[in-house]
Amino acid sequence: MPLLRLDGLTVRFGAHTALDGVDLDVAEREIVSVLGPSGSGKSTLLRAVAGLRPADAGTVLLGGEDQSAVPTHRRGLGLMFQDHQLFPQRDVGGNIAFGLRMRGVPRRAAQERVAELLDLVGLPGAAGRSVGSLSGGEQQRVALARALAPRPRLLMLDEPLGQLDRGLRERLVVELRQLFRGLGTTVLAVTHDQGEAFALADRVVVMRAGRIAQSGSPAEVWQRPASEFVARFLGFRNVTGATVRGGVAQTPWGAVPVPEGTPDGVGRLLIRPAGVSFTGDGGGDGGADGADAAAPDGTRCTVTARTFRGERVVVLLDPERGPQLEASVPLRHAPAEGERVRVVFDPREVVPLAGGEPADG
Ligand SMILES: Nc1ncnc2c1ncn2[C@@H]1O[C@H](COP(=O)(O)OP(=O)(O)OP(=O)(O)O)[C@@H](O)[C@H]1O
Repeated sequence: MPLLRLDGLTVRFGAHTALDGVDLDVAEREIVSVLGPSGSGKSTLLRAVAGLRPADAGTVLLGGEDQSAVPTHRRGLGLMFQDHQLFPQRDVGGNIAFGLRMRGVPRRAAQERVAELLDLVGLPGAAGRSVGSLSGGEQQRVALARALAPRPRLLMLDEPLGQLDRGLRERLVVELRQLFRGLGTTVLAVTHDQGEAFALADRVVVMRAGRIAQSGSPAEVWQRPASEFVARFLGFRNVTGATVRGGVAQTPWGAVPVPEGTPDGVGRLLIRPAGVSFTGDGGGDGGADGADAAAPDGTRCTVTARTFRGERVVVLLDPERGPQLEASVPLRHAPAEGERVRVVFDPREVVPLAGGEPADG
């Protein structure tokens, strides 16, 4: 039995349906990140699970029990929401102990739990400090300790690292994952930041207009976006219409080999940037050397921009036919701006997309 089950969960605001029949299971100890564009219903999902927003239809089950008549504070949840700030007039220990004291935990036991949690979040001995003396990152840790203190069966995070700078977020997200894994905490987290969602989660849920567009492991979703919407939401640009026949797709960029088993027909195709690679000199007449012979349809392009992403470079290309292309290549293989190149496509990085969606860009 899943710890959390949403069954047809629907929430409306007047005529607007913010959550539209969402079905979702979260297993015990699973870490699930919910991603999606602004307004897709992520926060509404958390609020409905927490009981802060009643459902108009459908059910929230926790441990198999319908929660519709259970108030928020009886659901056994840990909430770390942006609008649940720390109490500035209480010290760190007072903040973390708050929920424990509310539940009638004796002072002594609460103090011990506070000390344990401060160790856990990397702030040993900070119980007596005032909240105002903490950095943003330290405050987030205290908020996390407060949410974890009553040993919630489900921890819900809304933009947990939202206010922090990128470097700190990247470090903290790794720590968070290790912490949750170690504790065996079940987590449902909402974040705007893709990197954060993918680094944190066992499973990523992408939302679109109140519905789940795709749910899968980070690797699955990243490597095999299910639809054009998900592909574009993840930032992929090489999406095109294509006609597949016999393992080759005709596209505006020329012939593109597709993965084995791709059915013939007309559809949409994603070429992941790692599947666009360079072959020889785009200015020459081509076809002479071995690489060219293996890829007679290499598309000629001009390099228009390069963006450094650590050890890789994202290269923007202006092909002689078709829309702009994006390639991701190791730093040492990156051509210079203005250089003429020819590109070939790796079928392993080509993803047929579910049809039925308009091309929006
Ligand atoms: N209290 C409310 N009253 C009316 N409409 C609301 C209310 N709360 C949310 N909505 C609407 O419901 C939809 C979903 O909102 P929600 O806050 O869940 O989206 P989100 O995915 O969390 O967005 P963001 O990433 O911007 O926080 C939006 O269109 C929003 O305008």
